[in-house]
Parts: sequence; structure tokens; C-alpha cells
Amino acid sequence: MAGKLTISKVEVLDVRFPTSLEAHGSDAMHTDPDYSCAYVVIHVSENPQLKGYGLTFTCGRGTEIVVQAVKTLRFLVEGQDCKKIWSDFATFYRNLTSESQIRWVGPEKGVIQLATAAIVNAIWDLWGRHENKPVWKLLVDLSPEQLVSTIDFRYIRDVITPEECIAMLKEKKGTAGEREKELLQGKGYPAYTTSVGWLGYSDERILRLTQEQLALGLVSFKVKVGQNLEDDKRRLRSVRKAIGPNNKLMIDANQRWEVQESIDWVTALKEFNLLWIEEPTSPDDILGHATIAKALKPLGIGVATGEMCQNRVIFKQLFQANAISFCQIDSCRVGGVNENLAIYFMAKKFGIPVCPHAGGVGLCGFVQHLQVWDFISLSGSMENRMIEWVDHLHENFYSPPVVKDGHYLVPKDPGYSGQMKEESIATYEFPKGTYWSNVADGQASVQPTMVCQ
Ligand SMILES: C[C@H](O)[C@@H](O)[C@@H](O)[C@H](O)C(=O)O
Ligand SMILES: [Mg+2]
Repeated sequence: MAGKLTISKVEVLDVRFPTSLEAHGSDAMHTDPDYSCAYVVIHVSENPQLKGYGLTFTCGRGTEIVVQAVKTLRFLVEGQDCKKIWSDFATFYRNLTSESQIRWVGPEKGVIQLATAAIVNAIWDLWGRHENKPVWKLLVDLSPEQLVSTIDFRYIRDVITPEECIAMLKEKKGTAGEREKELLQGKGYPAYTTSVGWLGYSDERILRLTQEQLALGLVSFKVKVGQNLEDDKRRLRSVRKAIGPNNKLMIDANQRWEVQESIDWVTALKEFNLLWIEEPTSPDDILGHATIAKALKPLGIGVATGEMCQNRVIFKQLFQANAISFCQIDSCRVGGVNENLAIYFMAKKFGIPVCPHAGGVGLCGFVQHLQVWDFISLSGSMENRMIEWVDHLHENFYSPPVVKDGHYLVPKDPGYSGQMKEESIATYEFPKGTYWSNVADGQASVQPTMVCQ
């Protein structure tokens, strides 16, 4: 790799889509999300054509705080040589997450962690584009030593070491080509859908969408629960009837309950043959999740969580405490690709399947790369694994993810699939995009409707 690639500018934009108008994305705790993001574009001096695009997902209000956090971190990124970063990514990552003053407002959690993810994701996108490869292929082609060198092992060495990770990758190297071929020539990677069952949708809408998705080949469905038990029973009865006894059904409470309440509520829903209960309680309550998991095990219902688990340390403890049966990494909640790799390695060690979270804008595009890499290079298995699919806002991206016949097709374009269309930014940048200026002028609606037909 001759020549430098100096980061000349980290650009950051606040982009918000008014999804609350249709109750898309609504759940028991986030009743009116406007799917939004802090969107980062990384420029390099030596090549104006080459840019890296990344983002972190937010729900509307508060995005401006994440944008500010990216601006605060900028001085650690601008002026850096990308090639130097890629050759020792863990050190760059550590510098970002452990800066001596900024770390007080984290460390490695909350807004500053979301901002880290947006920057780090953009740097991986840039790397993929520079190598002319989708990020999954970049990961697959890195040597085991190089790939593992991107991970900051601080605080997780008591459960996993770089040497163990390298050995895991080496063990799978010989057969990786077969799995890559299987994914590219076969149906792709199994998906499940959440976008039939948002909490603010009417019963009629849920049923119609379920039937539509079934007809499109989806066989796994997730429904939001947690506000009212009788409502949950009625919806689940309808969805279970529509999908039949053999298709998979999951529920998601988005942290609505206490620990005992989780056990009681889910037990009351056991007749619907549920694969998992997702986020029953606080994402920080590791032992609470373990208690719930133990109580629900005899019912055959697993516990899933991850979309709001802030860093690798929380995941480490969830694994250690037998608190989850499904690990839901999130491409933007922890500090981007590097930290997610650490979580994948721990999941492999503890024998827990990863089913990435993707309910948000841009997340389906990112996580498909990680999961494809995992199948080819690490777990070597799709058993008990699926990638979440939410069918919203993909039209705003240049290389949108594609689900066909219930499977994600392997992305082929270089990068990490997060580049947003210019016209979408011009419309939805907050507050100056045309959509939001019209709202300010009273020419567009902002009133969320909680029940939609
Ligand atoms: C506010 C969001 O749509 C969440 O409801 C969503 O991420 C959800 O938890 C999911 O699992 O997709
Ligand atoms: Mg969820």
C-alpha cells in the first residue's frame, strides 16, 4: 500500500426521517420514533473521489447531541493517515475511546460511544472502498492476525485472548471458500421480519403485512409487546394463526418490564410457541436477564438482547452469566466494527448464536456484512441464526440491502452499504432539509399517528 491517505475532514450531518407519522418502528418504550442518524462522511486529502460513509442510529430528538459528540472527537481523527490506522486499528480505537478528558463522558457508553461507532463505521467503509471490496469480503480476506489486531482486548482478556481468536479463524480458513460460494450461489442469509408488528400498527395492518411477508417467503416474524397483555395475546393469536405452527415467532418488549414481571408476562404468552423474548428488562441488568432466562428455559423460550448493550464488557457478562440464548449485536450501539468483532469472538467461545439487531435506519445494510463474515470465517454456521429485516427507508441509500425469498442477498458493492443518497440528505437533513423546512412553515405534518390502517 504505497502513499498516504490522510483524513482531511470529518463531516457530520443530522438526518431525520418522519417515521413516527406512520408508527413505523414503534414499540412499548419508543412510541413515536423518527428514524434518524448522525451521518458521517470522511474525506481524504490525496483522493477527493474516495470517501468513507458511516452513521449511528438515533430516534429523532437527541441526534444533535450525537452530532456534537462526533465534532468533539474530530480532532483525534483529522490529520490521521488511514493506512496507519488500518495497520494498527486497535490503537486508534483505544485513542478514540480512552482520550484522557473525553472518556469522563463515557467511557465506552452512551452518546460518546454512538459517536465513536459513526466514525469507526465510516473508516471501515473507506477501507472497503479503497480495497474495492464490500466490508464482509475485506474481513474475510484479512489474515487472522490482521483481523484480530483491530480489536481492543482491554477488559475481556479474562475470557478471550488474541491467540484464541486467531486460532478460531485459522481453524475455519480451509473451508471458508466453500461457505463463501454457498452464500453467493445459494439463497443467501436467512432473514426475519420485524416490520409487520410495530406496536402502533392496528390489528388489521399487522395481519395484512404478515400475510404479505409470508407470500414473499419470510418464515420468521417478530412482534412488539409489553404495553397491555390482552392486546399482546390478541395480536400474537392472529399472527400465529396466519403463519402456522411451524414458522418462527419472537416477541420484543424493549425493556418495558421488571424482572418478575417479565417472567409472568412471557409465561402468560407461552401458548404462542415463542422462540425468544427480546429486551424484557433494562439492558444493564445482567443478572436480571439471567434470572429471566432460567425461569423461561423450561418453556423453551430464549432470552435475546443487545441493541442497547453499550460495550463488549456487558456482552462478556451476559455470556458469563448464561443470561442470553441469542446475542443481538448492534452495528452502531457499540463502537463500530472493531468492537462487534470482539463480541462475535466471545459469542463463538460461549456457543451463543448471533442474530444481529437491525431495527433502525441503515442497520440492515451494516449488519449483513458482519453476519456474512461470521458465517464464512468464524462460526461457520447459520443454525439458529437470522438477520433482522425492517423494510423501511432503504430507498435512501445508494447500495441498499436486498432480501429475496426470506434471505439477504450478499452485498457486492465496495464499502459498508451506508452511503445515503444526496437527494435524501437534501430532503431530510435536520432542520434545513426541504422536508423539515416545510414542517417549520406548516406545509408538512409532524403529528405522529399512533394507530395506522
Ligand atoms: C425504536 C426501534 O424501532 C426499536 O423498536 C427497534 O430497534 C427494535 O427494538 C428491534 O428490535 O428492531
Ligand atoms: Mg428490539
